[in-house]
Amino acid sequence: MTNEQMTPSETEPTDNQTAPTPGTDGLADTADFDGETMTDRTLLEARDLSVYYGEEQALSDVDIEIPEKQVTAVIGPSGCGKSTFLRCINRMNDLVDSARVEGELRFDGKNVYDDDVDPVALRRKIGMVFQSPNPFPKSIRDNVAYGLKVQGKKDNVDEKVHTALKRAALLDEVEDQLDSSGLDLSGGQQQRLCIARAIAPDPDVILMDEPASALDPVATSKIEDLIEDLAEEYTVVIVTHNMQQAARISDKTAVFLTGGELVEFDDTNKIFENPEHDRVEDYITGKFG
Ligand SMILES: Nc1ncnc2c1ncn2[C@@H]1O[C@H](COP(=O)(O)OP(=O)(O)OP(=O)(O)O)[C@@H](O)[C@H]1O
Repeated sequence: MTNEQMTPSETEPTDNQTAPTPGTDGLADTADFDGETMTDRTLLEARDLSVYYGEEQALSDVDIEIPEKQVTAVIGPSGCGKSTFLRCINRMNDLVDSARVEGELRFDGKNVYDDDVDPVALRRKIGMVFQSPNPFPKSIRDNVAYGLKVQGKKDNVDEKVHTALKRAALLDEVEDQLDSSGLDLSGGQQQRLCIARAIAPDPDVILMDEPASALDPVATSKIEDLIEDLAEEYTVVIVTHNMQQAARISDKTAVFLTGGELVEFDDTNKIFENPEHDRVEDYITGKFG
């Protein structure tokens, strides 16, 4: 994650009843929508989203509506644009000089590419967990407290660290060693520490880019259980190469194929049992990819 500092921009509230109420960072305050039940309310929406790296097109006119508080898996062969799509959601592609985005990516109805959206504030609402566990060379406590510190949140830090570790199913294993280095943990524990770090600032969305691909089967299984639990509170979008994993843990599945085209998006059961497109069936049954 970037260490860029916040640069809040000014936004006038809109009088449109259906539009989100922007805060000073141009983003909605989604607290209004908090609730524990699974809904089909769209939280993330792409409209004609295309991404280019220089001359090369990595995503092609993607339209998708991702529901809140569910797990959406993004699958497809290597190079089809899965990570590019994920990185569009919290504007991580801004950090790639050659990347150019066209179309819209709406978070709670607001296009995150609007001029008044502060990408640093956006990334606090839309956290990210990467393929390889990447804890900072700091204590377990400081790793989890990192996002809070960057935000200048100094109240109840210990309580928030405990809560995040608990939500990440790591507290029981590290409660007595919060001052030891995050790097001393096992790979699976490090990844759960990174999830705790992403959760601590209380985001609405957690993006995961192959979060278990570097882990052994036992650690993978713990991460999968955790992801399903997280969807009770957060909207989770996960890129995975592992189709069994997508089938096990996701509610919805998006299948991207070569050329950055989103070919099919539906309930996970439908995608794996009765896909609409032959190309999706061929991919799922291992005929290519
Ligand atoms: N920083 C970059 N600069 C230039 N081209 C890039 C960059 N990142 C990705 N690409 C290109 O964009 C296309 C999509 O890449 P992306 O990493 O999004 O695919 P992917 O489906 O996630 O692949 P994989 O499954 O192998 O991780 C590929 O052709 C890739 O080479």
